[in-house]
Amino acid sequence: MAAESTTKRKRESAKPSAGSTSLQQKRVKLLEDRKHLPIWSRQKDIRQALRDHQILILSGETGSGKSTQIPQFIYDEFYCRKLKVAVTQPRRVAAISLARRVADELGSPLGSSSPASKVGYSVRFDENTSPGTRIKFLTEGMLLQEMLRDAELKQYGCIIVDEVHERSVNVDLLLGFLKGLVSRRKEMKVVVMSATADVEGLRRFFDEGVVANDGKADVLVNGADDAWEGFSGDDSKTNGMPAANKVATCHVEGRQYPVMTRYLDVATDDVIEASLSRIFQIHCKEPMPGDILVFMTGQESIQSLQKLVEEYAQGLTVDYPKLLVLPLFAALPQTAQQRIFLPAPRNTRKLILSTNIAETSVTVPGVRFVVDTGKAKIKQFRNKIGLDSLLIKPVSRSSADQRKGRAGREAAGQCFRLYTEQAYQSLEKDPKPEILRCDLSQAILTMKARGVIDVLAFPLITPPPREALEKALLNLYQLNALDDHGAISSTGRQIARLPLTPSLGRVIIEAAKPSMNCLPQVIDIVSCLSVETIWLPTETEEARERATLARQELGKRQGDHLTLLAAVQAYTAEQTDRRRWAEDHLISHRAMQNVMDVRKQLWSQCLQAKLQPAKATNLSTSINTSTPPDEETADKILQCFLHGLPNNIARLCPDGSYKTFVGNQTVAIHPGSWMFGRKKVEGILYQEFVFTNRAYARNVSAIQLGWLEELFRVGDLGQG
Ligand SMILES: Nc1ncnc2c1ncn2[C@@H]1O[C@H](COP(=O)(O)OP(=O)(O)OP(=O)(O)O)[C@@H](O)[C@H]1O
Repeated sequence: MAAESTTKRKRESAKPSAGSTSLQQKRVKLLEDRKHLPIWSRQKDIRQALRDHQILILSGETGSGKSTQIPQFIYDEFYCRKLKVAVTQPRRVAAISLARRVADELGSPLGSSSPASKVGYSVRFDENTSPGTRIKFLTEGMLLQEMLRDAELKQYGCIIVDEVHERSVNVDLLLGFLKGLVSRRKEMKVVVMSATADVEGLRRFFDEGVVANDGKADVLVNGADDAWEGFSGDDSKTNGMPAANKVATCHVEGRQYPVMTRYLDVATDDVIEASLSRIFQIHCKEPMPGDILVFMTGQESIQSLQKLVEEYAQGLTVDYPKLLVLPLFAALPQTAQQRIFLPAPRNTRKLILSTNIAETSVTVPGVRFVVDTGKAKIKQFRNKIGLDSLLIKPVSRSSADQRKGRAGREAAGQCFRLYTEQAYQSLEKDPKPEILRCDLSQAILTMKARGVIDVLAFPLITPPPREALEKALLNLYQLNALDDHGAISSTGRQIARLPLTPSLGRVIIEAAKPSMNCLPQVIDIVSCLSVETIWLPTETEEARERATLARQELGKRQGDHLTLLAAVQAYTAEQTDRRRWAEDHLISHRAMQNVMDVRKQLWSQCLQAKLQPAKATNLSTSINTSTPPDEETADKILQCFLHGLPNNIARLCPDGSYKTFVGNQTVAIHPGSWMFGRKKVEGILYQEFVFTNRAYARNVSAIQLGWLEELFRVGDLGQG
């Protein structure tokens, strides 16, 4: 391949330093591994396909080499000359680990560590690229964010959309934008890929309504109709269309190593117990090396299982290897997430307890065993009450297959499904596209901010129901993000630039107004709300009592928002030992480090957007909010949140329950809230609505109903 051309290698190794020699040694060693990947032998075909066609839809088994190899096959092709290849990933953990791997395979330093580095990544709150970056891994959200600055994505010669089967809203939006872009930028290439892509659906999507050069709409004939091999250079099927307009498809056969699948004979209700027993069966019976990756539903179940595993492991004799338990969930700081990729110490087995964030794209070195509980937390928008809720649901068959695919990447593996084979067969084939089950406000704002006028006409693979679109338009209007004509307002543009949901973005914009003047405090709270939770779990009665006592000094009668602010203020004021402080208050030190990170980034983004007084340009002075807010400021802070969450309000009813303004639904205060079990207040504002065995409001604060009249025309609020 061109990347390995002799001239280039000569140039790169002109003045070898110790660092570059070891990079080159690594590259040579990894090249041997790469040659054994199923995709390697298809390199020539794939490059040719993209010379002849503008769009390539590529499917191939997990581990066949799509994510790591395709960018390397093409980054030196003519259409990428002086341009970059973007590779989108659904999650930052995958974007970062793939960038690291591809940098190693190319013998390049990573990201900003050297101006000559060819590979970088960009994820929320972390841009790690250099002027020399040619291959950039980034989350879908970050690429959409880049489109705000450059709608034509001119710095890229090729966009690779990976793991398209997950069908996140952002992927669907990207595909819509790319469909338009390829007709404007004829030289640009797009690769859409996944192990389980709906190739036919995608092909139809890109083919439909494609306009031929003569301006007439045409139905394109796919060169790969019969077989992939048949299409390379075969123009006989093109109906005279310029070849570059066509969509090509390709399937890569084969995986590197086999994975044996095992099921339960009888279904179980207790997945924690079943996981525990399976983990120790593997640990005690299977030889080393062989790390274990377990898929759980969320942070809480992971932390419970971690505790149990660590307790049981203490009872093992020294005849067994040690167990190193590593949790992995979205709210963990990046450094903690990246620990899963480090090799375990000698005579130690890594046990990774993960949510579905390790389900696609990642290779965790050392993993030979996957344990799959078959469940995930899935976001579901409840149209009737107009709120997102998180529900624990069975995964789809393609998700289960992706999970299984995390084994067998470096050697043969085993996958233990904690459900029966019959249950597997009855799973939905693919996950339901997120666009059909989430609040569409963010998606619509994304479109509007990128110049889409008529969102109903925007090309989407699966158009959502009109009702959901209308609800989201109304929500954006309530947030002042859209004007009376449905066009994006200046507030809407400011919100769209922030890496936050429209609601939280609106809160920030409000707080920056001179009349409110509480941006630093609101940034502190929003940073806490951007990590899953800062509070350590308290499962037993005793732990709950201890937590109540330890957190007494932080708790604020107005509720969780101001309590979070107090926690950040106390943490930042602590100058000697923050870890110890966090432990004493049963607060996660890791989560607080993450909060500090987000806080810093948000502050700098507000600075860039000129959202704070001009004199406040220095982080340490301007963000210093260690004085607790006075009554008036506290009220203003909560009023800012009301502006962002006009639909998340409930009032106290005579029977002592809280009922939502929108939907008139009874909602209880979550036991994790500071307001749980305390004196009732006339109204509450809440950040999230979770539905487990009943409807709970999480992150709750007290509001005065009198504020609502001042803040909104009351008629805008849904009346019960
Ligand atoms: N960080 C890593 N450490 C060790 N080996 C790796 C690493 N990343 C990739 N590999 C090797 O490269 C192979 C191909 O990985 P790649 O991510 O390109 O496959 P893929 O086809 O995109 O898989 P998936 O569909 O599961 O994302 C893996 O099976 C593994 O052997």
